[in-house]
Amino acid sequence: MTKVVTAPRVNSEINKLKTTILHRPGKELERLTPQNLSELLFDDIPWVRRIQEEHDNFAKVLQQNEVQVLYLQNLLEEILKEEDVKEKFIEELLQVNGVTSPKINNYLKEFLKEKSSNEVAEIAIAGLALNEIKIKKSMMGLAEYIYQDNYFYIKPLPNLYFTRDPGAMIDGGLMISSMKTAARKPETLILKYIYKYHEIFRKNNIPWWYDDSYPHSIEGGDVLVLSEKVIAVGCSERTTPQAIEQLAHNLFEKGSSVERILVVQIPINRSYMHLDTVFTMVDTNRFVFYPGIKNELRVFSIIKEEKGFSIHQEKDLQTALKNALNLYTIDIIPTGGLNAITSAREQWNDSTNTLAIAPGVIVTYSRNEISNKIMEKEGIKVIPIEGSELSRGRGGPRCMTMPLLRE
Ligand SMILES: NC(=O)NCCC[C@H](N)C(=O)O
Repeated sequence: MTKVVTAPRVNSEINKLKTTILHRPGKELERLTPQNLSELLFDDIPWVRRIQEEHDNFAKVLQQNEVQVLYLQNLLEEILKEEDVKEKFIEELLQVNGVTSPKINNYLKEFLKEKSSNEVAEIAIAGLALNEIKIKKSMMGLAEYIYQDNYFYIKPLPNLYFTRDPGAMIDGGLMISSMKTAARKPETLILKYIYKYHEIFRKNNIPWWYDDSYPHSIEGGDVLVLSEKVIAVGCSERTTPQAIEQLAHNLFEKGSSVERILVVQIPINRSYMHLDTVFTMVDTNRFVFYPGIKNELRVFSIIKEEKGFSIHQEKDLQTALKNALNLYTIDIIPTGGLNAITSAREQWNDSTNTLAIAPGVIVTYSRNEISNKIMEKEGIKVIPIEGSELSRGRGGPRCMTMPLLRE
């Protein structure tokens, strides 16, 4: 079983990244068609071999910088080696995918039980279509007739390489997201099982701060761990105010180190579905920000009180950050500069979605040349990676990592 030397804990957005979970994009991307693209939250069909090369290079860059890279699929395979875990997982996998016809449900249960743990993990991620199984005519329901070969009993998870979103380590505990979209809901099942059965979490008695049984959606891309005591949470296309309040309640009541949540309300828009697509932290007092939304922001603080918490509106993001983090000065660097067209174009390709691997050291896509230059001019060390295919899923280096440990 994969091991980590130190128990998972994240109290910073920028301190030296030690361990992260990635997912190498695979067969699930071969399921994308022009017809299902938008339902599966893609804007184009990536070239699979090239996206894998780009992702492998991303992983290599992290490893060269002494980051331990764990692959989500390996962790899943490891826990599914236990027969009873595999059986429970299969049962829930069919449930979350809405396989309700008893005949098909029984057939698929047997079909999957015969498969090895690695095969079940692969199917859970890549999906399972009607033309990959052999069912008798008598088992066919209306859906089989209507959808034919396009019918996925298990839905493919092409967004899984954005491991940031199904969960987030906050302090020493895990937030399991309640995903907004049907396309991404099954992703949390995988994380939930790893959380429940993998030694990395089980042996370390890791508490959870949220899980997908809560009805209100929240996604990891909206959560930024700014310091031990302060996190920022985007109120966005994907994350609801009700979920943020519930998270606040759980963090404050269940013993986390967090005492304040900065709620950053951003416009509801496909190009910036999460806070980390418009705002990331790159150094102790430096942040990058997409200037195109500066007039549409509202910021609130949820502050832990002796009993419960209080909520108040902040003047603006800069003031809120300064006060919350006790900083004299902060620098907000506009990605793409102040030219509205350049910055919108580069934001679309995730110029603002930077991954800090140490204070002042970030990984970004090389294609965002203007934003990268601006950050370099500000003294940030930029490590560029190729992302022509990776960016087609509308996420960048931060979206592609789920940090388990920072110094
Ligand atoms: N944290 C992030 O911003 N993740 C990017 C998610 C992109 C994915 N196609 C989605 O729409 O959910």
